[in-house]
Amino acid sequence: MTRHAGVSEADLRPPHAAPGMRIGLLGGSFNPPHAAHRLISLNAMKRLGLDRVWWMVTPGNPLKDHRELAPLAERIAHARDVSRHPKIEVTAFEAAIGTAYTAAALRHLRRRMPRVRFVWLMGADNLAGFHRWNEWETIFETVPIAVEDRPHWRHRALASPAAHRFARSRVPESYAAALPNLPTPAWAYLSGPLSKLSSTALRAQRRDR
Ligand SMILES: Nc1ncnc2c1ncn2[C@@H]1O[C@H](COP(=O)(O)OP(=O)(O)OP(=O)(O)O)[C@@H](O)[C@H]1O
Ligand SMILES: O=C(O)c1ccc[n+]([C@@H]2O[C@H](COP(=O)([O-])O)[C@@H](O)[C@H]2O)c1
Repeated sequence: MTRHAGVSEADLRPPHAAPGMRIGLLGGSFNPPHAAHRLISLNAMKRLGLDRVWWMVTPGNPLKDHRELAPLAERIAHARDVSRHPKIEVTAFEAAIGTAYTAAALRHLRRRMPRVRFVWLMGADNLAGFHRWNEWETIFETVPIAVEDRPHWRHRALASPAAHRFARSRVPESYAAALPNLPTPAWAYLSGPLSKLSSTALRAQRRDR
């Protein structure tokens, strides 16, 4: 029995990955998941030459209010419905390691799977506020990062403290395919395809119904 009702033991373990695989990690609240999550995953898969993308459904973003957060089991099931792709795997292993911090999750994966090439994926809104994340500089030093464009966020993301701090480690997007193999820190900003979808807007629509 876990603290998260209805979440299976399998969902609380990272998926299998063979040594040498290139795996994109899309952490998210997925509250609810939507087609832009799938779109940016497929874009990263293509541009970075990834073997898989794991959707890491967080037990709760440490910087967000959790009052409207749907139960973990519900977000996992919904993420599976929306992802619909043989190379996208949904996991909630963070709930089992006792912290919702990304730096801790990445350490856990690196320890368990030292020969897998992980890349952290996130939308431009998250780069804009990245300097507020726990151990954010360590995250840059731990895995390469691909930032996906998001409507209205490009400027704020590229002018952010994190983008400035790691300006010299930015790789032109034409080299994105090399990103999973590069020594850290290394990051790229991937432009397009753009989607205006957001979980906040979907929750608001649901309330208005
Ligand atoms: N439309 C989008 N374009 C680019 N990236 C996105 C988009 N929607 C979500 N993402 C990225 O996907 C990851 C998971 O996002 P999340 O589950 O928080 O969805 P969200 O729509 O951003 O939610 P919310 O509106 O509640 O903040 C984050 O890195 C986020 O930046
Ligand atoms: O580690 C942190 O301090 C931290 C702060 C904010 C967000 N995160 C993670 O970033 C991912 C994206 O969160 P979200 O809510 O924007 O989907 C998700 O995996 C969060 O747990 C992590």
